[in-house]
Amino acid sequence: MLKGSGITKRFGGLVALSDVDFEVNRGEIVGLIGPNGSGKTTLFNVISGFYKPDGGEVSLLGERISGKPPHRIAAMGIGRTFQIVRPLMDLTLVENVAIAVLYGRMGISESTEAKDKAYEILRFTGLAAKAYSLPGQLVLEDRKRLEVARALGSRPEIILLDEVFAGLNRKEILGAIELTFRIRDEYRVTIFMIEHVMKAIMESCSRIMALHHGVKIADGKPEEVANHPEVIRAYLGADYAGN
Ligand SMILES: Nc1ncnc2c1ncn2[C@@H]1O[C@H](COP(=O)(O)OP(=O)(O)OP(=O)(O)O)[C@@H](O)[C@H]1O
Repeated sequence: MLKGSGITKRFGGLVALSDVDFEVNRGEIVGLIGPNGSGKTTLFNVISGFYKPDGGEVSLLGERISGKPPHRIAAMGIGRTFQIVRPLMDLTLVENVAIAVLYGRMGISESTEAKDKAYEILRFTGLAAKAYSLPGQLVLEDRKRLEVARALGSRPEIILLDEVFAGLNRKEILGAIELTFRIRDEYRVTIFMIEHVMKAIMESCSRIMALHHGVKIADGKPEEVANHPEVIRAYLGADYAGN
């Protein structure tokens, strides 16, 4: 459903992505891994329209999306979360999610209806009890869940999750893995996720892609990619470089 071919992105002399091909099929949970600075977030920024690629193109359900502005791409069905969570701090959780619903793809334009829908999404993400709290009152796990709830509010076809497991403890990671499966199975949303927490990637993804210095070095089943010599070398190199 989401396809990229020959994606290249440069920042001055730095090639952040070099001729990257990828595909995410409907119903898949695909992981995107790679050492720090390998180009993962840049790829998400290209997909969601925050960066224009210097080469290649991205399409969603056969329609070209690269070159369109982020709000158009969101309206076509791509939701995303950000590594740095950024809710509207003066609004309650239910209001934060209701805004996503109002500006999203559900065709809801009435605020009471949007709040009802937002409450339902907060219940789905385990935040119903905090619906009337402010984001500043939340612990990290709940801030991450709120970020997911806001992304779901627009009713995307596919959601790009950027390190939603980072900083969580073991028990919270298990809860987040469970939520990932429920997003796919109950909301029928396809998932493409950047993740450093290997347990989360190995347990939830049906397929993993690995980037290194902007080049795709592996794409396949989790065990195959985790044991791929180039992937192991990339991570060891990153360790030696102190990353
Ligand atoms: N807006 C930008 N301007 C200049 N360089 C950038 C910009 N965004 C990213 N880069 C560079 O592009 C390269 C890839 O960065 P990117 O953030 O995509 O890596 P990443 O794999 O997401 O890393 P991390 O795991 O640390 O989040 C890095 O060298 C980074 O410094």
